[in-house]
Amino acid sequence: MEVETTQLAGVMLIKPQFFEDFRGEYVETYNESEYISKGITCKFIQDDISISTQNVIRGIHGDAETWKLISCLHGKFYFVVVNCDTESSDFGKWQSFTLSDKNRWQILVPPKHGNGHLVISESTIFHYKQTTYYNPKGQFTYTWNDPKLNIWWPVKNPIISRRDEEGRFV
Ligand SMILES: Cc1cn([C@H]2C[C@H](O)[C@@H](COP(=O)(O)OP(=O)(O)O[C@H]3O[C@H](C)C(=O)[C@H](O)[C@H]3O)O2)c(=O)[nH]c1=O
Repeated sequence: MEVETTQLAGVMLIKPQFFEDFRGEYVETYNESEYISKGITCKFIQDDISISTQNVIRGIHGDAETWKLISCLHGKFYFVVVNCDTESSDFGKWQSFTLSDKNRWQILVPPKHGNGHLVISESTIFHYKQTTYYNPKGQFTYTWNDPKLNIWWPVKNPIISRRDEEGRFV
């Protein structure tokens, strides 16, 4: 597997090795010792999936403590990470990635960063590992089309939750 830095400090792009043969495909999605050897030393304690249909955006969500390791188990989504650390000179800086069940890319998202994804395929299974247990009160929500963040999305009228509709602007 390859681990690459990104334009955002602490955010890593992981490209797992996958194997194809006449039966299909095989990929290790997480292997603690290998990830530690590549500098990803977070202790993951909860795994989650969300399943969404085309044109759904979930996010932008985050909190002050959690590291997340994001994967696409099925389909394809446009994934955005935003620095939401109000004390950072990079506050508001964002980067997008396209994750799919073809490229098998993963993104490591540090605390104080928000993440959101738009479903490109007919449906997608979004998977992540996280280093804390679910604490809804600790989470922040920024609106996907916040004019100050000025994130580019390949959609004009996404399907979003009430929580995301009511998310705050910067
Ligand atoms: C996050 C979470 C949610 N839930 C329950 C609570 C709600 O009844 C339901 C949907 O939750 P929510 O609307 O917050 O789900 P998403 O909009 O997909 O947001 C979540 O998934 C995105 C990708 C994030 O990265 C966020 O951190 C996380 O908030 O699942 C749980 O039971 N456990 C959990 O860990």
